[in-house]
Amino acid sequence: MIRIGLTGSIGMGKSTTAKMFAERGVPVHDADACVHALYEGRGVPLIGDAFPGTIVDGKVDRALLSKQVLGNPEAMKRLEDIVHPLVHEEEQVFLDLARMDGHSAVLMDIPLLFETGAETRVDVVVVVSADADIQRDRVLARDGMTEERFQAILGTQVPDAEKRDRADFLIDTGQGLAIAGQRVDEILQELGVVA
Ligand SMILES: CC(C)(COP(=O)(O)OP(=O)(O)OC[C@H]1O[C@@H](n2cnc3c(N)ncnc32)[C@H](O)[C@@H]1O)[C@@H](O)C(=O)NCCC(=O)NCCS
Ligand SMILES: Nc1ncnc2c1ncn2[C@@H]1O[C@H](COP(=O)(O)OP(=O)(O)OP(=O)(O)O)[C@@H](O)[C@H]1O
Repeated sequence: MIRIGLTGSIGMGKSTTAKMFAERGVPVHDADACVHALYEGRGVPLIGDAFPGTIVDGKVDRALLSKQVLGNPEAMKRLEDIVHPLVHEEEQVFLDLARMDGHSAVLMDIPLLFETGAETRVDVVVVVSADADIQRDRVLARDGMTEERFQAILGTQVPDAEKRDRADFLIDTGQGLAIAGQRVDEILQELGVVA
């Protein structure tokens, strides 16, 4: 079973592209959604102990947690040391189920794939990308997004050019949905995936 890793910088089209793989029968695991679920479930006591004051109504309050970790590498490292092993466990359960179901490939949507060293957990890496001005327009169109916040997030991510260099396959999401969909078909064909 081929583990396809999907990544790309903010607003480059990861979620949209992951849906295209899912529509073609490839099971998808979403690392971001996994963290959201952990913050409402089994991650709560662990985060609450390590970062007091971040639990509200029995869930991790992401804004309060952000205040303690963003811009504080030591705290972020402590958080990652709690969260990443839990994400890896969830991934293993997902992979085991997909194998049992006889799938020839799965897609793992991992926004911080390069940043967190997740390359070792996948067999090939697909990077979604578009021109910087398209990315900027998409992100700034979102509620609550400002130029400053966009720049701050970009500053924490491996630059798009480096991601493109490190990709096994590239999907240009700047030319519309149909072209990106064709590229997904090509990649699956090249990998010999029968979904
Ligand atoms: C810091 C948290 C609480 C911020 O949550 P929030 O909902 O406010 O924002 P969001 O998750 O969209 O993150 C905003 C940006 O912060 C940066 N960021 C988030 N996690 C990390 C990290 N581990 N390392 C570096 N940058 C990070 C990214 O650039 C991201 O785009 C959250 O991102 C978190 O819990 N991160 C640690 C867990 C983790 O590593 N998740 C990533 C995949 S497993
Ligand atoms: N192939 C495409 N053609 C046209 N528009 C696209 C394409 N892919 C994505 N988009 C648009 O770009 C925007 C961002 O896409 P999406 O939410 O999938 O990005 P993302 O990488 O998951 O974002 P984030 O990193 O913030 O979670 C959306 O408005 C989406 O409709």
